Amino acid sequence: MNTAIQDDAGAEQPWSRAEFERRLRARGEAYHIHHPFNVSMREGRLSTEQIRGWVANRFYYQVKIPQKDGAIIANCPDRETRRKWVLRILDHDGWEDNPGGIEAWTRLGEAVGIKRDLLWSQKLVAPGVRFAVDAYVNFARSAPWQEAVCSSLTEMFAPKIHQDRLATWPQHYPWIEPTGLQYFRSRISLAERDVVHGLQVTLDHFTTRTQQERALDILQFKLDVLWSISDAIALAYP
Ligand SMILES: O=C(O)c1cc(C(=O)O)c2c(n1)C(=O)C(=O)c1cc(C(=O)O)[nH]c1-2
Repeated sequence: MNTAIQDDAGAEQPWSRAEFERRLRARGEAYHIHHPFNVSMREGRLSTEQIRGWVANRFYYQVKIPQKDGAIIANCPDRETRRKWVLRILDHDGWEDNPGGIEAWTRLGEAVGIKRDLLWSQKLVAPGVRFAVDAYVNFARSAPWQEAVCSSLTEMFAPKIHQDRLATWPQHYPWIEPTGLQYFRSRISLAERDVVHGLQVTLDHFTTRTQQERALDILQFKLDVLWSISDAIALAYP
């Protein structure tokens, strides 16, 4: 006999807000922080070529994030949400004399020895990276905006990966100019701010058990996007 608590229609009861959030956070076990390529990076086992390959390929993710966030805004009729979400575009594109995250990533590129023109040409982007990042942007274009918001929640796990890089790169990769690491420093508080808002939308919107399970599937899709990016980079830079 099925002993799970069910409502009158036979559907299982929703998880409480706290339990739903706990289940979302538990998905961190599939975050790309655990990918073998990232473990090698953290432990100082990557070559100069591999670090350069990673920076050049991850650039494609950086440049596509504002388009992804623009797609969410385009699909969102709620002004209050748009007022907050638009900050994410400014974080990456910059505004007035703030050069923004894409420029900070370009400086990271220069710090590891990739010239600006080569980075921006995207010649070094592997097909699998392009495919995975484009899948994320296409999801944001075609899904209901609350689902696209939910897919950004891998950022719950991002502050730790940025902190790891700040803590381990200077020791393992002393040839990298330390000012190039500013992107990682800047993202910690921005990711924390993003997650407060993204979680609020997700916990408010996905309220039935079926919807909550859908949210977990969406988060898994995004975890798979990030994992696939690492797979493709690892394959291109053995
Ligand atoms: O370096 C990383 O491992 C990492 C991961 C993620 C993520 O978890 O999606 C983001 C970022 N960085 C990042 O810098 C960033 O701006 C960002 C935006 C988003 C998003 O989904 O909207 N994820 C991430």
